[in-house]
Amino acid sequence: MSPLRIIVAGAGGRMGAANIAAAARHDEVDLVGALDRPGSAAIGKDAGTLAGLDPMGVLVGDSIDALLEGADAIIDFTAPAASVALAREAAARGLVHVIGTTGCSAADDAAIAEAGRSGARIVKSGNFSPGMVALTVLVEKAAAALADYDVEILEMHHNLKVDAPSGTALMLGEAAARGRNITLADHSVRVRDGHTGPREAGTIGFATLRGGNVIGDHMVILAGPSERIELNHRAQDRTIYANGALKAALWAAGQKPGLYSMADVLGLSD
Ligand SMILES: NC(=O)C1=CN([C@@H]2O[C@H](COP(=O)(O)OP(=O)(O)OC[C@H]3O[C@@H](n4cnc5c(N)ncnc54)[C@H](OP(=O)(O)O)[C@@H]3O)[C@@H](O)[C@H]2O)C=CC1
Ligand SMILES: O=C(O)C1=N[C@H](C(=O)O)C[C@H](O)C1
Repeated sequence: MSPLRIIVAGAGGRMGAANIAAAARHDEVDLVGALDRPGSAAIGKDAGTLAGLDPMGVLVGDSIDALLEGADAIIDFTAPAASVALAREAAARGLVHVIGTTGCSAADDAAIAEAGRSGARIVKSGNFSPGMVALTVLVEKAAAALADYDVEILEMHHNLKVDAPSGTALMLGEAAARGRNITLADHSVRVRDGHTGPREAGTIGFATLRGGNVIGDHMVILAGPSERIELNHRAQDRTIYANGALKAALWAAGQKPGLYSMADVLGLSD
Protein backbone atom coordinates (compact mmCIF):
# COMPACT_ATOMS: atom_id res chain seq x y z
CA MET A 1 0.00 0.00 0.00
CA SER A 2 1.32 3.48 -0.77
CA PRO A 3 2.13 5.67 2.25
CA LEU A 4 -0.50 8.06 3.63
CA ARG A 5 0.43 11.58 2.52
CA ILE A 6 0.23 13.84 5.55
CA ILE A 7 0.41 17.55 6.31
CA VAL A 8 1.49 18.67 9.79
CA ALA A 9 -0.33 21.83 10.91
CA GLY A 10 1.25 23.87 13.70
CA ALA A 11 4.64 22.73 12.40
CA GLY A 12 6.51 25.35 14.41
CA GLY A 13 5.00 24.26 17.72
CA ARG A 14 5.96 21.74 20.41
CA MET A 15 3.61 19.09 19.04
CA GLY A 16 4.45 20.11 15.47
CA ALA A 17 8.07 19.04 16.07
CA ALA A 18 6.95 15.77 17.66
CA ASN A 19 4.56 15.06 14.75
CA ILE A 20 7.22 15.78 12.10
CA ALA A 21 9.69 13.50 13.91
CA ALA A 22 7.06 10.74 14.16
CA ALA A 23 6.31 11.04 10.44
CA ALA A 24 10.03 10.70 9.68
CA ARG A 25 10.17 7.47 11.73
CA HIS A 26 7.12 5.75 10.20
CA ASP A 27 7.25 4.19 6.70
CA GLU A 28 3.43 4.05 6.45
CA VAL A 29 3.27 7.86 6.13
CA ASP A 30 4.93 10.44 3.92
CA LEU A 31 5.26 14.06 5.10
CA VAL A 32 4.18 16.07 2.05
CA GLY A 33 3.56 19.44 3.69
CA ALA A 34 3.92 21.54 6.82
CA LEU A 35 1.69 24.47 7.79
CA ASP A 36 1.85 27.27 10.32
CA ARG A 37 0.16 30.60 11.02
CA PRO A 38 0.78 33.42 8.55
CA GLY A 39 3.55 35.55 10.08
CA SER A 40 4.92 32.68 12.17
CA ALA A 41 8.70 32.45 12.51
CA ALA A 42 8.42 28.86 11.20
CA ILE A 43 7.30 29.90 7.68
CA GLY A 44 9.91 29.01 5.04
CA LYS A 45 11.92 26.77 7.39
CA ASP A 46 12.53 23.09 6.65
CA ALA A 47 10.25 20.78 8.65
CA GLY A 48 13.10 18.39 9.47
CA THR A 49 15.22 21.22 10.85
CA LEU A 50 12.32 22.39 13.05
CA ALA A 51 12.08 18.86 14.47
CA GLY A 52 15.83 18.72 15.20
CA LEU A 53 16.45 16.30 12.29
CA ASP A 54 18.27 16.53 8.96
CA PRO A 55 16.41 18.67 6.38
CA MET A 56 13.49 16.77 4.81
CA GLY A 57 12.95 19.02 1.79
CA VAL A 58 9.52 20.11 3.10
CA LEU A 59 9.29 23.85 3.74
CA VAL A 60 6.68 25.25 6.14
CA GLY A 61 3.98 27.24 4.31
CA ASP A 62 1.03 29.36 5.40
CA SER A 63 -1.47 28.67 2.59
CA ILE A 64 -3.90 25.85 3.30
CA ASP A 65 -5.07 25.72 -0.34
CA ALA A 66 -1.60 25.23 -1.79
CA LEU A 67 -0.66 22.58 0.76
CA LEU A 68 -3.75 20.41 0.77
CA GLU A 69 -3.49 19.52 -2.93
CA GLY A 70 -1.92 16.07 -2.98
CA ALA A 71 -2.50 15.32 0.72
CA ASP A 72 -4.56 12.53 2.29
CA ALA A 73 -4.48 13.64 5.93
CA ILE A 74 -3.88 16.61 8.24
CA ILE A 75 -2.32 16.16 11.67
CA ASP A 76 -3.46 19.23 13.55
CA PHE A 77 -2.29 20.35 17.01
CA THR A 78 -2.81 24.11 16.70
CA ALA A 79 -5.51 26.41 18.08
CA PRO A 80 -9.33 26.17 18.04
CA ALA A 81 -9.99 28.64 15.19
CA ALA A 82 -7.36 26.96 13.01
CA SER A 83 -8.79 23.49 13.70
CA VAL A 84 -12.31 24.60 12.75
CA ALA A 85 -11.00 26.11 9.48
CA LEU A 86 -9.00 22.97 8.70
CA ALA A 87 -12.00 20.72 9.46
CA ARG A 88 -14.02 22.64 6.84
CA GLU A 89 -11.19 22.20 4.31
CA ALA A 90 -10.97 18.49 5.15
CA ALA A 91 -14.73 18.13 4.59
CA ALA A 92 -14.57 19.87 1.21
CA ARG A 93 -11.77 17.51 0.09
CA GLY A 94 -12.82 14.27 1.90
CA LEU A 95 -9.55 14.21 3.88
CA VAL A 96 -8.57 12.59 7.15
CA HIS A 97 -8.24 15.22 9.90
CA VAL A 98 -6.66 14.28 13.23
CA ILE A 99 -7.36 17.01 15.79
CA GLY A 100 -5.35 17.21 19.01
CA THR A 101 -6.13 20.87 19.64
CA THR A 102 -7.75 21.51 23.04
CA GLY A 103 -9.67 24.48 24.43
CA CYS A 104 -12.40 24.29 21.77
CA SER A 105 -15.72 25.97 22.63
CA ALA A 106 -19.09 24.24 22.20
CA ALA A 107 -19.52 26.19 18.93
CA ASP A 108 -16.09 25.01 17.71
CA ASP A 109 -17.00 21.40 18.53
CA ALA A 110 -20.33 21.77 16.70
CA ALA A 111 -18.53 23.07 13.60
CA ILE A 112 -16.08 20.15 13.74
CA ALA A 113 -18.94 17.64 14.10
CA GLU A 114 -20.63 19.26 11.08
CA ALA A 115 -17.40 18.79 9.07
CA GLY A 116 -17.53 15.09 10.01
CA ARG A 117 -21.06 14.89 8.63
CA SER A 118 -19.98 16.71 5.46
CA GLY A 119 -17.17 14.47 4.21
CA ALA A 120 -14.18 14.70 6.59
CA ARG A 121 -12.85 11.63 8.42
CA ILE A 122 -12.07 13.26 11.77
CA VAL A 123 -10.47 11.78 14.87
CA LYS A 124 -10.53 14.29 17.74
CA SER A 125 -9.16 13.58 21.20
CA GLY A 126 -7.95 15.61 24.15
CA ASN A 127 -5.18 13.02 24.47
CA PHE A 128 -3.74 10.58 21.92
CA SER A 129 -1.73 8.37 24.30
CA PRO A 130 -3.04 4.79 24.59
CA GLY A 131 -2.45 4.82 28.35
CA MET A 132 -4.77 7.79 28.76
CA VAL A 133 -7.50 6.21 26.64
CA ALA A 134 -7.26 3.11 28.88
CA LEU A 135 -7.44 5.34 31.96
CA THR A 136 -10.73 6.86 30.78
CA VAL A 137 -12.19 3.34 30.66
CA LEU A 138 -11.02 2.70 34.25
CA VAL A 139 -12.39 6.05 35.44
CA GLU A 140 -15.81 5.37 33.95
CA LYS A 141 -15.97 2.00 35.74
CA ALA A 142 -14.63 3.36 39.06
CA ALA A 143 -17.07 6.29 39.07
CA ALA A 144 -19.95 3.87 38.48
CA ALA A 145 -18.79 1.38 41.11
CA LEU A 146 -18.20 4.08 43.76
CA ALA A 147 -21.25 6.15 42.94
CA ASP A 148 -21.24 8.16 46.20
CA TYR A 149 -17.50 8.98 46.24
CA ASP A 150 -16.39 12.53 45.44
CA VAL A 151 -14.59 12.78 42.07
CA GLU A 152 -11.83 15.41 41.77
CA ILE A 153 -9.52 15.80 38.77
CA LEU A 154 -6.12 17.45 39.13
CA GLU A 155 -3.87 18.32 36.20
CA MET A 156 -0.45 19.94 35.84
CA HIS A 157 1.15 21.23 32.62
CA HIS A 158 4.06 23.39 31.47
CA ASN A 159 3.93 27.15 31.94
CA LEU A 160 3.17 27.88 28.25
CA LYS A 161 -0.15 26.03 28.12
CA VAL A 162 -2.97 28.45 27.27
CA ASP A 163 -6.19 26.53 28.07
CA ALA A 164 -7.61 25.16 31.33
CA PRO A 165 -8.78 22.70 32.44
CA SER A 166 -6.76 20.57 30.01
CA GLY A 167 -8.59 18.70 27.26
CA THR A 168 -7.54 15.48 28.97
CA ALA A 169 -8.97 16.56 32.34
CA LEU A 170 -12.28 17.28 30.61
CA MET A 171 -12.13 13.90 28.85
CA LEU A 172 -11.62 12.21 32.24
CA GLY A 173 -14.51 14.26 33.66
CA GLU A 174 -16.73 13.11 30.78
CA ALA A 175 -15.75 9.50 31.53
CA ALA A 176 -16.68 9.88 35.21
CA ALA A 177 -19.96 11.57 34.24
CA ARG A 178 -20.76 8.70 31.81
CA GLY A 179 -20.13 6.20 34.60
CA ARG A 180 -22.76 8.01 36.68
CA ASN A 181 -25.25 8.71 33.89
CA ILE A 182 -24.99 12.46 34.41
CA THR A 183 -23.99 15.36 32.16
CA LEU A 184 -20.59 16.85 32.94
CA ALA A 185 -21.69 20.39 31.99
CA ASP A 186 -24.38 20.31 34.68
CA HIS A 187 -22.16 18.85 37.41
CA SER A 188 -18.66 20.26 36.94
CA VAL A 189 -16.99 22.68 39.35
CA ARG A 190 -14.08 24.20 37.47
CA VAL A 191 -12.92 26.82 39.97
CA ARG A 192 -13.13 27.29 43.76
CA ASP A 193 -12.30 30.58 45.41
CA GLY A 194 -13.37 32.35 48.60
CA HIS A 195 -16.21 31.15 50.84
CA THR A 196 -17.46 28.26 48.69
CA GLY A 197 -19.49 26.42 51.33
CA PRO A 198 -19.25 22.63 51.62
CA ARG A 199 -18.73 20.48 48.54
CA GLU A 200 -21.98 19.73 46.70
CA ALA A 201 -22.54 15.97 46.47
CA GLY A 202 -22.43 14.50 42.95
CA THR A 203 -20.26 17.24 41.45
CA ILE A 204 -17.01 16.60 39.56
CA GLY A 205 -14.29 19.04 40.59
CA PHE A 206 -11.30 20.29 38.61
CA ALA A 207 -8.01 21.79 39.76
CA THR A 208 -5.32 23.21 37.47
CA LEU A 209 -1.58 23.64 38.10
CA ARG A 210 0.87 25.29 35.67
CA GLY A 211 4.66 25.36 35.93
CA GLY A 212 8.04 24.45 34.47
CA ASN A 213 8.14 22.07 31.51
CA VAL A 214 5.71 19.41 32.75
CA ILE A 215 4.48 17.56 29.65
CA GLY A 216 1.16 16.43 31.15
CA ASP A 217 0.23 14.98 34.58
CA HIS A 218 -3.34 13.98 35.44
CA MET A 219 -4.81 12.51 38.60
CA VAL A 220 -8.38 11.37 39.19
CA ILE A 221 -9.26 11.12 42.88
CA LEU A 222 -12.28 9.22 44.18
CA ALA A 223 -12.65 10.26 47.80
CA GLY A 224 -15.00 8.32 50.10
CA PRO A 225 -15.42 7.86 53.81
CA SER A 226 -12.07 6.72 55.29
CA GLU A 227 -10.41 5.96 51.93
CA ARG A 228 -9.22 7.58 48.75
CA ILE A 229 -8.37 6.13 45.33
CA GLU A 230 -5.91 8.03 43.11
CA LEU A 231 -5.60 7.12 39.43
CA ASN A 232 -2.51 8.75 37.93
CA HIS A 233 -1.11 9.28 34.44
CA ARG A 234 2.18 11.03 33.69
CA ALA A 235 3.31 11.69 30.13
CA GLN A 236 7.10 11.54 29.82
CA ASP A 237 7.57 12.49 26.15
CA ARG A 238 5.37 14.12 23.46
CA THR A 239 6.24 11.18 21.19
CA ILE A 240 3.42 9.26 22.88
CA TYR A 241 0.87 11.76 21.51
CA ALA A 242 2.47 11.95 18.05
CA ASN A 243 2.54 8.17 17.60
CA GLY A 244 -1.12 8.01 18.65
CA ALA A 245 -2.05 10.74 16.16
CA LEU A 246 -0.38 8.84 13.29
CA LYS A 247 -2.13 5.64 14.34
CA ALA A 248 -5.43 7.54 14.28
CA ALA A 249 -4.73 8.94 10.80
CA LEU A 250 -3.91 5.51 9.35
CA TRP A 251 -7.05 4.04 10.95
CA ALA A 252 -9.32 6.87 9.79
CA ALA A 253 -8.16 6.50 6.18
CA GLY A 254 -10.11 3.21 6.12
CA GLN A 255 -13.31 4.63 7.67
CA LYS A 256 -16.30 6.40 6.22
CA PRO A 257 -16.64 10.16 6.87
CA GLY A 258 -17.56 11.00 10.47
CA LEU A 259 -16.26 12.21 13.82
CA TYR A 260 -14.40 9.54 15.77
CA SER A 261 -12.62 9.28 19.12
CA MET A 262 -9.33 7.63 20.08
CA ALA A 263 -11.41 4.96 21.85
CA ASP A 264 -12.89 4.13 18.41
CA VAL A 265 -9.37 3.87 16.96
CA LEU A 266 -8.27 1.49 19.73
CA GLY A 267 -11.51 -0.54 19.62
CA LEU A 268 -12.43 0.49 23.18
CA SER A 269 -15.70 2.31 22.48
CA ASP A 270 -19.06 0.67 23.32
N1 LIG B 1 -4.56 15.79 22.17
C1 LIG B 1 -3.31 15.59 22.58
O1 LIG B 1 -2.83 14.44 22.74
C2 LIG B 1 -2.43 16.78 22.80
C3 LIG B 1 -2.95 18.02 22.57
N2 LIG B 1 -2.17 19.13 22.67
C4 LIG B 1 -2.81 20.37 22.27
O2 LIG B 1 -2.27 20.75 21.01
C5 LIG B 1 -2.29 22.17 20.87
C6 LIG B 1 -0.90 22.67 20.52
O3 LIG B 1 -0.03 22.39 21.59
P1 LIG B 1 1.52 22.80 21.51
O4 LIG B 1 2.16 22.18 20.32
O5 LIG B 1 2.08 22.54 22.86
O6 LIG B 1 1.37 24.38 21.29
P2 LIG B 1 2.34 25.38 20.50
O7 LIG B 1 1.89 26.75 20.84
O8 LIG B 1 3.76 24.98 20.73
O9 LIG B 1 2.02 25.06 18.96
C7 LIG B 1 0.86 25.47 18.29
C8 LIG B 1 1.29 25.78 16.88
O10 LIG B 1 0.13 26.04 16.08
C9 LIG B 1 0.40 27.22 15.34
N3 LIG B 1 -0.82 27.87 14.87
C10 LIG B 1 -1.62 28.74 15.53
N4 LIG B 1 -2.61 29.16 14.72
C11 LIG B 1 -2.41 28.54 13.52
C12 LIG B 1 -3.07 28.61 12.27
N5 LIG B 1 -4.13 29.39 12.09
N6 LIG B 1 -2.61 27.84 11.25
C13 LIG B 1 -1.53 27.06 11.41
N7 LIG B 1 -0.83 26.98 12.58
C14 LIG B 1 -1.28 27.72 13.62
C15 LIG B 1 1.22 28.08 16.28
O11 LIG B 1 1.89 29.13 15.60
P3 LIG B 1 2.40 30.43 16.42
O12 LIG B 1 3.22 29.92 17.55
O13 LIG B 1 3.17 31.16 15.39
O14 LIG B 1 1.15 31.11 16.89
C16 LIG B 1 2.19 27.03 16.81
O15 LIG B 1 3.26 26.79 15.91
C17 LIG B 1 -2.83 22.71 22.19
O16 LIG B 1 -4.21 22.93 22.06
C18 LIG B 1 -2.56 21.55 23.18
O17 LIG B 1 -3.40 21.55 24.27
C19 LIG B 1 -0.87 19.06 23.03
C20 LIG B 1 -0.30 17.85 23.31
C21 LIG B 1 -1.04 16.60 23.21
O1 LIG C 1 -0.97 21.50 26.02
C1 LIG C 1 -0.40 20.41 26.28
O2 LIG C 1 0.83 20.33 26.42
C2 LIG C 1 -1.23 19.20 26.39
N1 LIG C 1 -2.47 19.31 26.06
C3 LIG C 1 -3.44 18.27 26.06
C4 LIG C 1 -4.53 18.59 27.06
O3 LIG C 1 -4.99 19.74 27.11
O4 LIG C 1 -4.94 17.68 27.79
C5 LIG C 1 -2.83 16.90 26.19
C6 LIG C 1 -1.62 16.82 27.07
O5 LIG C 1 -2.03 16.78 28.39
C7 LIG C 1 -0.61 17.91 26.78
